Amino acid sequence: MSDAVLVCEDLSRAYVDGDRTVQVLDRVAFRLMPGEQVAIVGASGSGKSTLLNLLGGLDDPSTGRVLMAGRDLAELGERERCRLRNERLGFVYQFHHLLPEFDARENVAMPLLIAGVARGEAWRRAEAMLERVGMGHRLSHRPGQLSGGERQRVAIARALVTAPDCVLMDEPTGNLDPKSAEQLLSLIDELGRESAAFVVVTHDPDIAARMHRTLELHEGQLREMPR
Ligand SMILES: Nc1ncnc2c1ncn2[C@@H]1O[C@H](COP(=O)(O)OP(=O)(O)OP(=O)(O)O)[C@@H](O)[C@H]1O
Repeated sequence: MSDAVLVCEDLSRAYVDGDRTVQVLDRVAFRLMPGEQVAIVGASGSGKSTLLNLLGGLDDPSTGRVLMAGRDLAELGERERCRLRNERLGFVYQFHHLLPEFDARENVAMPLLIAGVARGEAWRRAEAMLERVGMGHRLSHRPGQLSGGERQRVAIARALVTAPDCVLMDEPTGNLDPKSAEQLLSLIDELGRESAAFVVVTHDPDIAARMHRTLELHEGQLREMPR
């Protein structure tokens, strides 16, 4: 099907460690449709972050391929790949990666400015998204002036502000208190109805249960978990 948001085919990733090769992913196949919400679970070290990085085009597979909006990431140059990521994808990392010298509003506006949105409009949309994640009162704070949970919410706003087709999240509720975690899950539901797809790596069974499907990584293989 050509309308999948993300497809991975026969995806493998091995790390060479001295004279040892560690096969982290072994011919993984996966298809993400618009609006679909998928949890990826698995033991620590099972390869969840590795898979997420491949899906987001941040790393290259040893073999196999990832198609984003029907385009093979490996066949794109770095510029083209960045453009596709900027337009189509939101990424929330385990360590938020906010820019320390910019305040919350500037951090969230950044992907819009990169996409060529005018500054006034970018700020307006950044403020609206920060309001939506409960951070409207911290627009001018820099990351160093925010708590861990607040930084995480700014990172989430930055990932969502471009209204991406697909949002990849690595342990998005790790730093959040229960109320903020619930707010994030409601936001995922809301954006899901606006047809964004989500891939959420999580150790939290409650979050996994809120997604449409759960896939487990085990010994390099991805398998559907029964509900
Ligand atoms: N750059 C690297 N070089 C060598 N080995 C690596 C590298 N990155 C990851 N690995 C190994 O690949 C395996 C999978 O790592 P990954 O971070 O994807 O796991 P994970 O499931 O996300 O773990 P966690 O739940 O602890 O975050 C681990 O055994 C790790 O040590």
